[in-house]
Amino acid sequence: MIVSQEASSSLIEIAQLTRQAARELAMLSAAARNDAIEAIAQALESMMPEILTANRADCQAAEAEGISKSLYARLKLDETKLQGAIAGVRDVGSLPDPVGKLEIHRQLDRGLILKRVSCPLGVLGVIFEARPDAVMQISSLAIKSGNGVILKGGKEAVRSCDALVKAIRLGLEKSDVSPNVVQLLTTREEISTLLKLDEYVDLIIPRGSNSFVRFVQENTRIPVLGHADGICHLYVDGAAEITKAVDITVDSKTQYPAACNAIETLLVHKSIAPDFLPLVAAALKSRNVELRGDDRAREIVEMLPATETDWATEYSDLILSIKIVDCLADAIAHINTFGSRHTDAIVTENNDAAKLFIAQVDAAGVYHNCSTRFADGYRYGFGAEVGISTQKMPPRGPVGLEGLVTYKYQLTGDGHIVESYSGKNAKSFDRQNLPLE
Ligand SMILES: NC(=O)C1=CN([C@@H]2O[C@H](COP(=O)(O)OP(=O)(O)OC[C@H]3O[C@@H](n4cnc5c(N)ncnc54)[C@H](OP(=O)(O)O)[C@@H]3O)[C@@H](O)[C@H]2O)C=CC1
Ligand SMILES: N[C@@H](CCC(=O)OP(=O)(O)O)C(=O)O
Repeated sequence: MIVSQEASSSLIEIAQLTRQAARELAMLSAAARNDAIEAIAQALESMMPEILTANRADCQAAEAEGISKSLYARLKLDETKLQGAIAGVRDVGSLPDPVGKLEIHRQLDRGLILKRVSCPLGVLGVIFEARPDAVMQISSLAIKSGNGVILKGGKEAVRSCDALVKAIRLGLEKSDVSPNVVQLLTTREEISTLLKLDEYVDLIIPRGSNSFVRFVQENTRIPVLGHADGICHLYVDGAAEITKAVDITVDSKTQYPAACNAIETLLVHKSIAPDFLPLVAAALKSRNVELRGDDRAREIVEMLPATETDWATEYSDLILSIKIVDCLADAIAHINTFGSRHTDAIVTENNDAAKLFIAQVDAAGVYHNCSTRFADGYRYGFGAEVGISTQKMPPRGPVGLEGLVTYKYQLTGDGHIVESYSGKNAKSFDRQNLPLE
């Protein structure tokens, strides 16, 4: 993607402003950061009419473009959702301060004290899908953790993101935090330039498809925290309690079909299939879910045929593929082959089977007898989330404040040198742990 020199220069200026503002933010007290978050909440409340108008325009444009119902539900920011998101901003403000946490405090020797203290990363670049409520979650988490953030949302939400960031910056103007800590980009061309700004940006968080995350990883030297596909599974074991299994299946598929933590494939043990499948199929069809099954599933319930492609597809919609398996091992093998290491669940009353599933399924979230829709920073008690990391290296799963800070080792001596601890007359370390508060 070609970006004009002028556009590139202005983006570098934006990144420079953000870095400077982030450095100032990192020096502020927790109280000042919390006050800024409250100021943001108040500004969002005062600008609700403008935000709702902008979102209606986005929704109308998206409908004209033929957006699917489930992606429309994710794009829509009505008054209830907006009020909930503003409450979520305040929730972040009330979380414990992630900055300046004393994680190691050790006397290596008399007068030689080691500390490990948490500190902000610096400037975050977060590219996310057409989900306007993410703007408020990510911005509040960034400020709470002392970071600047350069945002870019999905094109369908461009008006909503613009109105939200305007409100956030208006709120910051009434605080000790510079409005420059929150910036908004709107085009893919700008992203291509942003990926080159490793001098100013400390972490890129792409929330999107595997191909998009890979595109980012291949086009930047900036560390990347990938929040990719959600090909999530629910396995109904032969020892499952059927009513529980039906309820969990319906919630995991239909509570928020566009969410990356909604299930895309249902695996069913052959022993329970004749009793379970008719019940769950009726429940799903009554909620307009299109079912696609393998041959054995289709012998029990009438549905469309599933193909090999279906096992690797994230529908992000009211579509569910169904496969019957002979045993737990086959279910685990299927998940570890076709899954995206996001969130996978088992329904069973056999605790040994559950333990084996939890131990052997390689995913950020491995659940027993509950809906995959619980994979969420707010629901985990993190206040909010920057997204759901599907990489193996931590932070993995829903990423809250702990994923947005790093740390420094601080060593204070009084003329100590290593030579004293070397050779035949070496002094010994005492390495006594000291209180962490
Ligand atoms: N793990 C998580 O937390 C999340 C995972 N996802 C996953 O992302 C997938 C797709 O979601 P979807 O809504 O389609 O989001 P997309 O992957 O289409 O887009 C996400 C963001 O990335 C941008 N983008 C995509 N491709 C490029 C590119 N080549 N260059 C620059 N920017 C790009 C989009 O910009 P533009 O709007 O211009 O296309 C958008 O801002 C799903 O699998 C979903 O599960 C989604 C959200 C969160
Ligand atoms: N944690 C979120 C899902 C993560 C997310 O943002 O996914 P998506 O709806 O694909 O943008 C939720 O449970 O709504």
